[in-house]
Amino acid sequence: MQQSKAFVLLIDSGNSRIKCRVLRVTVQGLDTENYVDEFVLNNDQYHLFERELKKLQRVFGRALGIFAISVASLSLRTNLDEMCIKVFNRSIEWLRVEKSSLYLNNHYDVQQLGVDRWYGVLGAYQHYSSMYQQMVANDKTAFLYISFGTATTIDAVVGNDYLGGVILPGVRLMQKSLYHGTAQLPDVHDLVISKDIFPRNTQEAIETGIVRAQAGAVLRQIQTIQQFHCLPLLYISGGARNSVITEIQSVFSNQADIPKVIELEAPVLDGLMAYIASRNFS
Ligand SMILES: Nc1ncnc2c1ncn2[C@@H]1O[C@H](COP(=O)(O)OP(=O)(O)OP(=O)(O)O)[C@@H](O)[C@H]1O
Ligand SMILES: CC(C)(CO)[C@@H](O)C(=O)NCCC(=O)O
Repeated sequence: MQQSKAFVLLIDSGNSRIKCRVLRVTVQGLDTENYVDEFVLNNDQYHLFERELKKLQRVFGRALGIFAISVASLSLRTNLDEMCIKVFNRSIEWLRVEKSSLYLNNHYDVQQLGVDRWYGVLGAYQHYSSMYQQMVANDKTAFLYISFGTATTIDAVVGNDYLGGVILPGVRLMQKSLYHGTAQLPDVHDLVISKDIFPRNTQEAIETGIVRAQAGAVLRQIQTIQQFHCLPLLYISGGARNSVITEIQSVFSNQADIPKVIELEAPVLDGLMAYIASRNFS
């Protein structure tokens, strides 16, 4: 008898975009080794979600579970839920921040922490744990999970403890706030670091200023972790990461100890995937 096709859908409903990942469910259970599809929609295109769901139904069969996190509006959440019920007759299970998960202890205020930060940290922690299993695991290992998204967040993990972190405006928010809050500054869209240490035109002054503000916040957190623990690994995600990574690395270029940078495309979905897999889904 042919096995009916089934899948699990993971959703990261962010400040600006909805990111989705599809995992196949086989007779062996949830296949987290090879996810079979990923797609992204801007929040203002959420109505296209229903079409995507119908496509998934045609290709992958039944939805056995739909798991999501959201930091977006309640109305967007309701809309996504209604579409899932309409297409699959199944509502979304909205996941929350927990006090501890997958051996990671959360020291932030659980009521306040953004659920995208928690699952992003968990995603980075999965990569970090699998790396340290092959090396010597000890409490003197640390990483920063840095997300250059709509907002920039820099979160610190030492050993198995998520200590907390900082929030600052993302690159685009910084560009827009200068444009809207002044009479003379233009709306800058690029992010190129000036070759001059002291830029001499407006465009470069803004772009370089923003890159250095973002990189400076990361450097400050690196310095603090290094002071109390060790040089952290850097797990970095988000659309604006490239220029900032270059700036961070340039600061360390003359030093013996350089933090290792690992880029993650979708750490929140990685965190969701690890969490769902740990629940022994079948
Ligand atoms: N190609 C690019 N070059 C430079 N900056 C970029 C690029 N693409 C996006 N950005 C910047 O990255 C930020 C958005 O990143 P990203 O698209 O990863 O966030 P997001 O997924 O929409 O965030 P959230 O999860 O908060 O919804 C904005 O500040 C934007 O200006
Ligand atoms: C910081 C953002 C906006 C990043 O997406 C989100 O995680 C959020 O709304 N957080 C709530 C506040 C907090 O994390 O303390």
